[in-house]
This record gives sequence, C-alpha cells and structure tokens, in this order.
Amino acid sequence: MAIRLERVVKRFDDRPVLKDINLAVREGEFVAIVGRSGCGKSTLLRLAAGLDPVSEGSLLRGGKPAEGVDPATRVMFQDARLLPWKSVLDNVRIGIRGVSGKDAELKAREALQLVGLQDRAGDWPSVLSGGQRQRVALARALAGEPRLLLFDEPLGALDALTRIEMQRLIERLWEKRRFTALLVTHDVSEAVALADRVVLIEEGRIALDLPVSLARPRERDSGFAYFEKRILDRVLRTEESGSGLQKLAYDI
Ligand SMILES: Nc1ncnc2c1ncn2[C@@H]1O[C@H](COP(=O)(O)OP(=O)(O)OP(=O)(O)O)[C@@H](O)[C@H]1O
Repeated sequence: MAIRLERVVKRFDDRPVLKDINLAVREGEFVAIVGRSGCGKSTLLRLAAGLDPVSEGSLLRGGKPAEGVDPATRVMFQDARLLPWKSVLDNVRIGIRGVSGKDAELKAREALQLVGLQDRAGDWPSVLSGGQRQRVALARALAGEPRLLLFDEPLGALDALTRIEMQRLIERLWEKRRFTALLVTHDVSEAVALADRVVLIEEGRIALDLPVSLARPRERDSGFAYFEKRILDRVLRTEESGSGLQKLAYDI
C-alpha cells in the first residue's frame, strides 16, 4: 500500500475532527475525498503529507510508519503559490530535489512540456492566467517525480471550462506517470472524472467508499451521471437524516 491510515483520530484542542479513519490507498491509485466544508478533508491530506501528526492511530507509507514530511510527496493547492520574483522555469525547478545545474533545468523543461507551457519558461508568473499558473504548479509538482501527489482543491478557483481542461490534463498525466493521488474536492463531478475511488467523509468518519468503475478517459455520459448521483444521494440523505449518520455508515 502506498499509504494506510488505521483507526486515525485527529484532534485540535481536544476537539476531534477526524474520529476513526481507516483508509488504504494502493500504489498508483487515484482516490478522491469529498465531504461538506469543514468535515476534515484538508486535515486528512495534511496528515497524509506528514505536515501534521495523527492524535491516535497509525499512518503507514509504503508499509512503514510515516515519520514527518515525506520527500517523495508533493502537494498542489488551490492557489499556485508561485514565487513572483522567479521565472516560470525557476518556479518549476523548486520542485526538483537532489539534481542541480543543467540536469535540473532539463527536468523542469520536460515538466513544462507535459503541461503545455514549454514556450512560457522565461515569463514571470504575473503575466500568466489563473489556469496557466495552476499548470505551472502542476509542472512543479510533477518535476519532483513524486510517488504521492496530494491535491487540495487544486482547481477550485478556476472557471468551469478551464477546470474541465485541467481535469483532463491531470487524468492524462496520471495515466502516463502513475503516481499515487489523493484529491480533495467539493465537486462530486470532478471526483468522478478523476478517481478510481471516491471517499465521502461525514462527521469525522468515512461514510462511503465507492469504486468508480468507468473506463478512461472519462466521458460525461449516463454511466458518469450514475456515479455522481450515487454520491450526491448519499450526501443529501445524510443531511436529511442528521444524527442517522452512524446507521448510514454501515448500510452501504
Ligand atoms: N490547525 C488547526 N487548528 C485548529 N482547528 C483546525 C486546524 N486545522 C483545521 N481545523 C479545524 O478542523 C476542521 C476541519 O478543517 P478542514 O480544513 O480539514 O476541513 P475541510 O473539509 O477541508 O473544509 P473546506 O472544504 O471548507 O476546506 C474545521 O473545523 C477547522 O476549523
């Protein structure tokens, strides 16, 4: 397993946000995490990245107890977090460790080519569109050849069309590189477009863990709509039943 969380609890000031998370992600698998705002999605991602410790339970990476930040993990956030005083190429180089000089430049140029921005290597981030900045952030993440790529709402600030283009790009690059991916998103459609499995978090627990058995590249057809509806139905049922969540978690 690339990553395994066993009976994980995460508390902030004694307040449990994640109460009992059991999740195993295989090497090369793409898992999406959905759930209402504040349910603990980003917290889960921070634990997986080693940015925060678990309060209880265990976190394993590659079968071994995870300790601190994993050098083979990269995170892509909603904002590109580019350094404005560095060129596009130099921003991508930041993602590369253990290689320097010409070799690093070559790797950075290759990563820019993967996202279709090879012609913008010398530009400043300020002259790029929001979508292009996210492409640079994706290139920076890929340039490090991560085993685990964590996406925290990476397309949340983009317009609908750019968002779908970026989803297709991420899907193509994942098929090419086969990194293990964990994607946090509010967008059920995005989860179905990208993931092998969609995990719904409710009240600190996994309420649904649904394999998405659709061929790739994903088409937005009736099969796609079926998975969207199954996830949305579960979210809405839980909302209506309120404290009935515990029961719902067991009748999947
Ligand atoms: N460092 C922290 N200290 C205290 N509380 C925190 C901290 N980080 C997160 N929380 C709390 O944990 C809960 C879950 O936050 P988290 O950001 O994981 O939710 P989320 O599901 O990602 O939300 P959103 O979808 O709105 O981004 C929230 O109530 C938040 O206030």
